[in-house]
Amino acid sequence: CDSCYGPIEGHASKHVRVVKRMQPGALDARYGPTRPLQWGQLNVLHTSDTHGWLSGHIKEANYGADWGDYVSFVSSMKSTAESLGVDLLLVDSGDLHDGTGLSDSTTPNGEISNEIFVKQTKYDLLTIGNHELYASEVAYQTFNNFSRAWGDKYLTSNVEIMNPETQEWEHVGKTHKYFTTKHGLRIMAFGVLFDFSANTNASRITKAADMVKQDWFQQAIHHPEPIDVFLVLGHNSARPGRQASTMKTVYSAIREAHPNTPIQIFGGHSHMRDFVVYDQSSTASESGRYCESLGWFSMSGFNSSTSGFTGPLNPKGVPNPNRTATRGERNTPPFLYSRRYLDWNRLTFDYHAPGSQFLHNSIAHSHPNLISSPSASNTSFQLKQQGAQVSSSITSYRQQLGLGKVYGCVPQTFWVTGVPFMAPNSMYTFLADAMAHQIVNPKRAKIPRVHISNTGMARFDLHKGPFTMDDSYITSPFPSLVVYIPEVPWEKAKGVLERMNKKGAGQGRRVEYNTTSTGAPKKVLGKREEIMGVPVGNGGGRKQEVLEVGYTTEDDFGVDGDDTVHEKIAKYEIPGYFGTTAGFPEWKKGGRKGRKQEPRVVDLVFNDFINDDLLAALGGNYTAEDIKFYMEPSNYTLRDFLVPYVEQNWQEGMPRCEISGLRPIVG
Ligand SMILES: O=c1ccn([C@@H]2O[C@H](COP(=O)(O)O)[C@@H](O)[C@H]2O)c(=O)[nH]1
Repeated sequence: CDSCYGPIEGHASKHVRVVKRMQPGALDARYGPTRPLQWGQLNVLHTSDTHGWLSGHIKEANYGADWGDYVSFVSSMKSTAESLGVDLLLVDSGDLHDGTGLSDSTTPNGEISNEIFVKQTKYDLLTIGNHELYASEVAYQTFNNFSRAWGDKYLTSNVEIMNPETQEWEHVGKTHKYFTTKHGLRIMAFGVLFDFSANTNASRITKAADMVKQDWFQQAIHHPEPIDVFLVLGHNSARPGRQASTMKTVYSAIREAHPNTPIQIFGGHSHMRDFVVYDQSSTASESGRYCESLGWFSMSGFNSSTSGFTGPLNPKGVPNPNRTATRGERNTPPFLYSRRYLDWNRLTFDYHAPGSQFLHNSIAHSHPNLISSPSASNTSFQLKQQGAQVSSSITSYRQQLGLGKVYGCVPQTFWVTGVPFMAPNSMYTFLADAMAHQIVNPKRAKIPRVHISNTGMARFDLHKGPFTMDDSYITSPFPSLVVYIPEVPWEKAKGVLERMNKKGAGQGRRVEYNTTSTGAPKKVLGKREEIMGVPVGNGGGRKQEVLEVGYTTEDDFGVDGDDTVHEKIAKYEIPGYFGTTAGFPEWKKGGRKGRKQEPRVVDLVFNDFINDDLLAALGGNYTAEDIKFYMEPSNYTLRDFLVPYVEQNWQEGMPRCEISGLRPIVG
């Protein structure tokens, strides 16, 4: 099969085996959690920044579960909540696009991944991310389809879109939602995006500081019916001061009107695991990225005289939240909290929701109707079946989209931040080389080039193993056009990269063009290799001797938030931009051997997401009019150079590339 990636005899993967659920070829985690979750009165499972990773991480054992495995887990957890007599809410903080082939190889992107996201997943509240707003077609898809599918659960308190039918600005979703949970908690919820400014001008974002003054917000916080807890979702960092977070602004506006009411914040955007104490009855969670992490939050302390909660103070037979959100204050409120960051794999899901996952079973994933377990109850069977159908549909979509097609073998893992910037195995060393080789217009090949790109164009590490169509999107998902300014004097061009990095990366902007335009772009809308990896079974309280690298989180509650214990992964700073020179004459005529010749002029080649930052650093009299399409055809994007590079340079080991499956200790 040349269009699939997985456990098929004769196929490139070394791991020839048959699994049910997860995606074919995906690996099982070697070890998992050892402590049950603490259940309170209000419990929340939280996702954020999924960016299309619904197939799971096929090359990484620790994050190998797919959306189907997750669906079964959530169903099982909802049943547990029901039997404990408490509430479990499922919330998402946005950014569903730009990260994998499943989300980005369709037109518009998200066409299939959104459908999978919506279909079986019982979210209670969701909000919008900046990646839903870079391109107008994605913004309209979010407005017309995603938002409508979720109805009043989709909260976009400060994000509007121009409704083409009414020619009026309209919120993409709802501004807020007041509701009562199954067990009587009266909740007022908001969804607030950070002050994002690189959005398509078919949309508009109200700064949080202005939003909190708007009538609807003031009316919502002064709602006539009782409010037991405020939930503030946001694609917006949980921690004040990080990544332009405006959560504190929203929190302060609510606190002013409600000095003691719990305010629970579920943030996103910074791609981190984090937990922040705002005050004695307000905390904020952030739950990572890319379907690597699933956040767990719980609290208790609601009683019948101060809230509408009808269930038990502490659910029985399970651990309960036991930490106060205090910094030594007296007269603390009655609220107790817990938080946990779960690794996204079936071992985790089955540990916390026993029987929800198919583990170590040998019936083909593609025949979910054959799946049964003699010991499984009917309910357990049904919930497994539900997820199995989702997993199967992901598998068939992947086949339709050709995402498993293998183009070559990645010889070693290339890291975005896992090794020093521009080290031999840095993602940017590889990308600079691939750009220099592939991004050449034959008609201008004799003119030396300077390639510059934003480091943010690369979204994820490129793991050793088969290089598939999916990996091409995972590495470079953005459809930014390759553009250039011809024949820039070398004296002007040579300092541009350094100046851009000194200034730091701006928010960038997706440029939208008339599809027929040629020449100057015209805007249409304004603007570890395996470490002795011995399988250790299901966690079960056993001390894990050999740790794999992964998340080691320190937050306001300390260092015990990670559900599965890991060795710390290296993380290095990277600048906003990287680049390389290409096509420079090797030797100066008549000069000393080994001395590079400085050209008189160069073609300055970059991508149109960074037009503004590049022009600013170039200075002089250059304007947008000087920017032309570099490649032919002119619609050549950053998605187009990797596959040919791999086909030409990475054929060693084909067709049986090896997968390491674990993150090596690096650095
Ligand atoms: O068209 C695009 C859009 C975005 N980027 C890069 O992505 C980051 C933002 O991603 P988050 O997940 O929201 O952090 C942005 O800063 C750009 O570096 C891009 O390159 N092209």
